[in-house]
Amino acid sequence: MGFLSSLCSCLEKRRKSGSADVGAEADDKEDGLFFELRSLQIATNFFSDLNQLGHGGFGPVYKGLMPNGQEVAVKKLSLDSRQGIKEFTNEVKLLLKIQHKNLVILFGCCVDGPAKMLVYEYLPNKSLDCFLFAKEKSPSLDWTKRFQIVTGIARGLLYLHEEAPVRIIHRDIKASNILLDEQLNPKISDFGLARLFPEDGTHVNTFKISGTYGYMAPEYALHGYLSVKADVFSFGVLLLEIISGRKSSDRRLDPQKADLLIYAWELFQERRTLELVDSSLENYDADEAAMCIQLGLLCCQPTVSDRPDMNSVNLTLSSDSFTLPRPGKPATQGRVSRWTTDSSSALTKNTTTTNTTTTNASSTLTGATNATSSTKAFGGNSFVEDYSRNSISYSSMDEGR
Ligand SMILES: Nc1ncnc2c1ncn2[C@@H]1O[C@H](COP(=O)(O)OP(=O)(O)OP(=O)(O)O)[C@@H](O)[C@H]1O
Repeated sequence: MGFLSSLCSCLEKRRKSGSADVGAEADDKEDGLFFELRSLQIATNFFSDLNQLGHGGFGPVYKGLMPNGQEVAVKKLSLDSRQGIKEFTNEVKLLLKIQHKNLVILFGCCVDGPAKMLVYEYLPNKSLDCFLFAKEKSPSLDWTKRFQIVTGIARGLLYLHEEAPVRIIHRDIKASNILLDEQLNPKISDFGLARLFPEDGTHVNTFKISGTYGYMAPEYALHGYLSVKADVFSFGVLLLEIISGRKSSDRRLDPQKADLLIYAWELFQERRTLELVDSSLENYDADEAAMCIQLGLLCCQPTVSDRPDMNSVNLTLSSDSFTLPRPGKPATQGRVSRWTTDSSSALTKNTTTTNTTTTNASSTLTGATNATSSTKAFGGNSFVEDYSRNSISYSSMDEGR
């Protein structure tokens, strides 16, 4: 926030002094943070190829250096947003109020004729996929870091869904939309961009409604039915990718392993869940890993109401003791599934603190129905599988997860 606060104090000075020359970064005449095209041209070396960080569905992204030394990422919106300047800037003003430590900071925008740009904080470590799927970088992601990344993304999504000034459904949660700061803390990017490209009834916004293959909830992909649970589905896929260190779909693998969701589900059914964990991890917390995999599968249930909401996900990730329902078979992308609009949570938090307690799991389950029960111990932790109740209880003997 250093740049933002210095920018605000700069604008404040400008108001007080009445001077028009206190730094060319931004113009506050519309009561927001508006950058002049000229200052962004200079910052990005006239949008040179050398400054280009990449090119996404919205257009190219450039690294920029502002006169005060602050690095920024400038996203040139090349799509037709179908919005007038006033509507566009109103949306940007709204997005400026959406602030959380697990979201990329939006500094402001630039509108110049047809050109529209968004200016973000620059994150030097790029995106999670660059670490997760690159063998030379993945060693930086040990178990503790992966679990922190998972919890950070979950907190950011909870904020977008339930705590932000306006509810935001991201629609495109995936590894390349999770940027990492210097300490590899996760920050969700591209949130709220769907608001800048609204559908108008006659036009289907094919680029974002189609999200990204491999992460999309079936009801959204097939029917355009959008709810926060579409993000929960994508989060589940991402969670399984983070634990396994592989992409949701990898045709180079054996056919039975190619689809991550199906493979994870089959391992879970055969009680070989931990075989999914990234083999490059030398150490990991087996209890946390088993819980994360089960949680990921629950998030990817075909029936919307069987998926937890982000509040339940966060409670599960931060609790020492809880019961998770047994997941049914996850949805596979692009396959038609029965879905409902019920948004009730499928998770039940267990408030007991003993390490072997199984409690009722009030859930709407489609999973296994074996009438047996077993206890497994992993180091200092244990979980109880209660197949008669279709649930698994996790309890930790460690304090302060
Ligand atoms: N704030 C930022 N700091 C550093 N790099 C960034 C920033 N924002 C985007 N990038 C990089 O720019 C590239 C393009 O990002 P962008 O978000 O536009 O596309 P994407 O996530 O790859 O695809 P899509 O638009 O389909 O989500 C990515 O490599 C990303 O890592």
